[in-house]
Amino acid sequence: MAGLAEHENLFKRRCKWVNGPLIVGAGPSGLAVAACLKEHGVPFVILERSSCIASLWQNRTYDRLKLHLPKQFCQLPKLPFPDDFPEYPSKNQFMDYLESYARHFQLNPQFGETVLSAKYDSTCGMWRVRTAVGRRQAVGRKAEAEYICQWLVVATGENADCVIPEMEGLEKFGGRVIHSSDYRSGEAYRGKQVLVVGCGNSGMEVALDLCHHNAFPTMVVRDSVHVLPRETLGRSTFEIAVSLMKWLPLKTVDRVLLALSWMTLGNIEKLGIKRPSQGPLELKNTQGKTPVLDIGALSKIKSGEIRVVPGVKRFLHGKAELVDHRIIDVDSVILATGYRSNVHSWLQGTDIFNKDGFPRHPFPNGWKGSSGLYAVGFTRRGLSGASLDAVKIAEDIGRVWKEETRQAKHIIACHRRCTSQN
Ligand SMILES: Cc1cc2nc3c(=O)[nH]c(=O)nc-3n(C[C@H](O)[C@H](O)[C@H](O)COP(=O)(O)OP(=O)(O)OC[C@H]3O[C@@H](n4cnc5c(N)ncnc54)[C@H](O)[C@@H]3O)c2cc1C
Ligand SMILES: NC(=O)C1=CN([C@@H]2O[C@H](COP(=O)(O)OP(=O)(O)OC[C@H]3O[C@@H](n4cnc5c(N)ncnc54)[C@H](OP(=O)(O)O)[C@@H]3O)[C@@H](O)[C@H]2O)C=CC1
Ligand SMILES: O=C(O)C(=O)Cc1c[nH]c2ccccc12
Repeated sequence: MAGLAEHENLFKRRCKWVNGPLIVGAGPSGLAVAACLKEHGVPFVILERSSCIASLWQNRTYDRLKLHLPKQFCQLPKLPFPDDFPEYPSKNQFMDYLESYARHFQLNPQFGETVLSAKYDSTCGMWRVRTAVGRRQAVGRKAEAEYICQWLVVATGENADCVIPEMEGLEKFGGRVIHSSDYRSGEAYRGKQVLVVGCGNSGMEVALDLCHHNAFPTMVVRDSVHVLPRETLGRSTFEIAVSLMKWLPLKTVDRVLLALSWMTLGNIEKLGIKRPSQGPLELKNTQGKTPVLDIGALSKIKSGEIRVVPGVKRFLHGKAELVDHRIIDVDSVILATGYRSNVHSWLQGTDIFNKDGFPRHPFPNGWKGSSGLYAVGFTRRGLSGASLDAVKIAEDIGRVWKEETRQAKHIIACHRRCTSQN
């Protein structure tokens, strides 16, 4: 009976056959796969829940954001950044580049379409992808559609949902509480005591921006974090690490990075920032924890303009009680507590993703599953990892597409010959 109901639902929804792969997400990863598919002559459909490309960059980042890796590690395949881009492009420059990338390859995503579920139907050997389309309608329900496709490319990103931790007493706090993805600038916080929870790149950069706007940030470091200078001896620390990794084992590169950081930044443990026991690159590879690439927050910590405190025990009205029992005054809270993948919430019964919505197989083997399923942009290697995935996925699909097209042409030619003979 359930099966029958499911089929009836299928007819109520708009049902569409996709000629080629269906790509979920129009961020840099989805755009990169699509551009590479174009080069292979493979048609595709891109579905994007928001109303623009790269919504993370357009709608969920602060004004002052710049890429923190040098530009050669952040451009997408087949179209380099313009020559006049600086070493670390700004958020607006990066968005302009992505817009021109989408225009150049005529990628045309379908906006306002959220994928609700996707599952492989082994009886027809196809993916069935259910979506909610457009704005909420007057009746309170969104219109739905269903797509049927041979290939499904997951490009929804490592940062699809915000992590909002449950913190005791937050409902009693009374002041403004936002996630760092809703932070644009420190303008609204001038003169205020702001508690920044989290000390990843977002926490550090939000705290720094708050200083630039004469607010008084306090940053919560509940455990440990690696801070590396963005540049060492005038060269990008990331670039140095990439060069060293060609010759040396990861653990040795980590030791070199820590020695270089010590030279540039000094002993950060004195500032209340404990370093993890694993090295920065090892930690990034094993747990996906990105080291902070410092662009100035550390000197503000040294000068006392950013205060560092240990974990928060609970919130009180206008205050926070810390795990060391201190109670501090707080006007506003910014949760720089990170992001998570949303894949587990909509993709059903697959072999490549784990319960956290990341590929089970570590880099470089996480991009391909079975039954025409692919993952792009889940390597924990930023934009350069996404580009590598995109090239491989498009090649893989392109090969099958070419073969199937050849076979189809052959069948059509045979059919024509037969009918002309009769
Ligand atoms: C603040 C910040 C700065 C960063 N800076 C750098 C940097 O300098 N260098 C670097 O290499 N990396 C950086 N990163 C890492 C970042 O992950 C990449 O830059 C990049 O955005 C990843 O692209 P993506 O397409 O995989 O994911 P996203 O950019 O997140 O795109 C995924 C898209 O999928 C859409 N989507 C999600 N779920 C659904 C659904 N169910 N249905 C339909 N659409 C859906 C989203 O709306 C989104 O548009 C940064 C990340 C953050 C948060
Ligand atoms: N300029 C740039 O290019 C920028 C790049 N980024 C990138 O965006 C991605 C996301 O970064 P980010 O948003 O910083 O997220 P991260 O996941 O890197 O950091 C989250 C932070 O929040 C802390 N945290 C989580 N829950 C709690 C809690 N309940 N109490 C206290 N602390 C908590 C974590 O601590 P713990 O480690 O103990 O779990 C960690 O310090 C990263 O890849 C980063 O590199 C971000 C900003 C700028
Ligand atoms: O900024 C990010 O989120 C990235 O993932 C970029 C990145 C990839 N590998 C790294 C190693 C050290 C610091 C940042 C990165």
